[in-house]
Amino acid sequence: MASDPLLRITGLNLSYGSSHVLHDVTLDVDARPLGILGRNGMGKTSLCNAILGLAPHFSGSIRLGGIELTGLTPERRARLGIGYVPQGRRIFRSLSVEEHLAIMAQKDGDWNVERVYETFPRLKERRRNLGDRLSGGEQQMLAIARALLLNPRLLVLDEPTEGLAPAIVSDVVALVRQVAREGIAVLMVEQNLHAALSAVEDVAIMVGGQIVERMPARALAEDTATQKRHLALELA
Ligand SMILES: Nc1ncnc2c1ncn2[C@@H]1O[C@H](COP(=O)(O)OP(=O)(O)OP(=O)(O)O)[C@@H](O)[C@H]1O
Repeated sequence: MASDPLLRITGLNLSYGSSHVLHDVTLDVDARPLGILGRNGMGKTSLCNAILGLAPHFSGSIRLGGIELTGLTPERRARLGIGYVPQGRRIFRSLSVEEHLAIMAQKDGDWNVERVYETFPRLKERRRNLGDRLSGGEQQMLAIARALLLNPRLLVLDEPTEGLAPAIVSDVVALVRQVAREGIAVLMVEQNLHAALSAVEDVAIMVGGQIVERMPARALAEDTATQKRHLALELA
């Protein structure tokens, strides 16, 4: 019998009070990095929140490596192997780079502070700088590094290229690809179509809280009709 994918979401429904936001979402994430695309307000962050345990869902199942996550706290889910890079980065203004990293550093695993500094030399140079003294790109690298220090099995990134200069967007894309090559499953929410198509292998499109299409990133790159219909944007 084929084994379960690392992340399996089945029949997920989520609401905020009387507002029903996710409708029967079913999605697998495994070795092929997956991008979630969609216009504003379509439910992408809500999907991340459901996976992370930051929003209660009222029906459906989310399993990681066969373990049901429903009812588990965000901390427990993190310990089971979900790393999270939140939208807006959420760096602490008054903590230094090294303090951010020290909070997350684990005793074991491939990712430790030394490796973070090798991978992100800029963070090493800026290690004594406080969060609010970092550029947007440096904050994003720190947010990703912080998540990697958990040595996750699954990395969830919510719009990691938002507001970044094109050169830094390329760095983020390269890093996501590297992470995926190392065997960490990737679920990346994006509004930047170019970045998503460069970073991931498969894409799922969300409209009105539902997954309406799933296809290889390469296929979407050539499918301008789908881009226009669901994303209202085109490749330049
Ligand atoms: N805490 C909340 N309480 C009530 N409604 C919410 C809450 N968070 C999100 N929503 C609503 O749920 C819907 C989906 O929002 P969500 O943030 O998940 O979409 P999104 O695709 O991530 O959009 P964006 O790209 O703007 O972040 C929207 O209509 C939004 O207004």
